[in-house]
Amino acid sequence: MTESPVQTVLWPAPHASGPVDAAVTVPGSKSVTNRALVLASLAAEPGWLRRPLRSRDTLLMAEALRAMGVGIEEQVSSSSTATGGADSGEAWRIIPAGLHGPATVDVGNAGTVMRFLPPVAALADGPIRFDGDPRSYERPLGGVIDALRVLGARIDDDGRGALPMTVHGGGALDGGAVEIDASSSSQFVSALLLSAPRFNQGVEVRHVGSRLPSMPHIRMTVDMLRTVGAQVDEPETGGEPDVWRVRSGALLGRDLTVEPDLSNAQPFLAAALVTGGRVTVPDWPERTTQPGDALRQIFTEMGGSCELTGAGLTFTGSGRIHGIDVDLGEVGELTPGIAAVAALADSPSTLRGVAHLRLHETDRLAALTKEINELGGDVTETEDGLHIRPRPLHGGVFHTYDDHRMATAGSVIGLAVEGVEIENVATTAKTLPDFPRMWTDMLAGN
Ligand SMILES: O=C(O)C1=C[C@@H](OP(=O)(O)O)[C@@H](O)[C@H](O)C1
Ligand SMILES: C=C(OP(=O)(O)O)C(=O)O
Repeated sequence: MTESPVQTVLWPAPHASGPVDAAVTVPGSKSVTNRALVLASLAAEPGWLRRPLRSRDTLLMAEALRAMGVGIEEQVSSSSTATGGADSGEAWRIIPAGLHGPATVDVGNAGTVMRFLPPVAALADGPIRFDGDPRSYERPLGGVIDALRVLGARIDDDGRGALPMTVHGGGALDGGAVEIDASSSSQFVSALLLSAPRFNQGVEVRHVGSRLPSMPHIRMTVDMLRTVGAQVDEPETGGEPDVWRVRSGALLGRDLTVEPDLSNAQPFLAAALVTGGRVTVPDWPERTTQPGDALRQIFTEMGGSCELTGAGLTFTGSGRIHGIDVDLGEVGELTPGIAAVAALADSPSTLRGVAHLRLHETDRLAALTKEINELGGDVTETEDGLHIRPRPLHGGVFHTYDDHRMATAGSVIGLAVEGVEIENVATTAKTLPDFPRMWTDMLAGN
């Protein structure tokens, strides 16, 4: 187990003295970067990944793939000055190779690493040991472990269906049909689909649980598989409900540019909403599978307006913030940021469909309830979400529980409430290492 460093540092969340007015270039998507790394590593030829996110989750993914033998090289591309933006211009060249053990994978607290890599490890020859942060031992993984065993893999775990574990890769995997209950994480389905073109018989995954969260992330998996040449049948284009099939076949090496992380754009759009200001996020894609795109509708309903132009997405607050009643099951990772805005609204909110957030980076429903209430709020947990009744809030410490989205949510509240201090803002490094500088630059209008 890798112990997290003890962090008691408090970051005074900047209070906004007026409406924000800024353009904020948001680094690449975590979910796209980590899928692209896996697919490029399994391809039959080298590929490029431009504007990849460099954060704890993606560096852990790259390091793990390197440990299994994949070449991932830093390159400065010829487009470095053309595209502009702090993170632009640099690229990773990914050179697939035979996957080998023994190797050790540190998953940190990255759901994408702990779920997407065990199927890759099953294709390696030799043992691959998986370990991570203390929280990674508690996050659901049993669906992936059981499914891989059905598909032919040998895995040693301690019987809890969780980390730590060792995948004894046999150099190939049979694949075939498997049933899985992915109600605790869509990443179970994505994990099996991503590696399936390399299974001898491909895969047929049938979800048999009550509900399936985060469908846009499964669409992202299907979309990206098709981009690298995989043949996929899925429910949304006429396939059987809850069944995905991926055929065995070689994957192409592609040259892919990663979209900005729209979920990480959330706190900046929220800043426009909360201060009655305006924020533009350049390179907002016209078409995307990222769940963060739903913010255009959700934050508009909460009182702002938005416009997508060649300059990006411009979101403008009206000075009023309204409560919302919304099912966030498809876009669960947006919940902390929406809860923060809802706590500052002029009417109550109900956030539904997100019971599975109790097993995210932390128990997000408990953490949001406790932290907003300790600032004077009135939040109650429901069976599958939160009721938020806005109250006048006061300053205090906002604890973050090693959860990047708790840190950004607390910062949104800090814009409107003086004296909020964020515990361990460095936890934003999971997906957005530069958050504190980006936040102060936004407030300075840069
Ligand atoms: O596949 C992905 O990239 C993700 C899927 C979602 O996971 P869950 O389905 O576990 O919520 C999301 O919350 C996570 O941040 C990223
Ligand atoms: C749930 C999240 O991450 P993970 O990929 O670790 O599941 C998240 O980023 O909100």
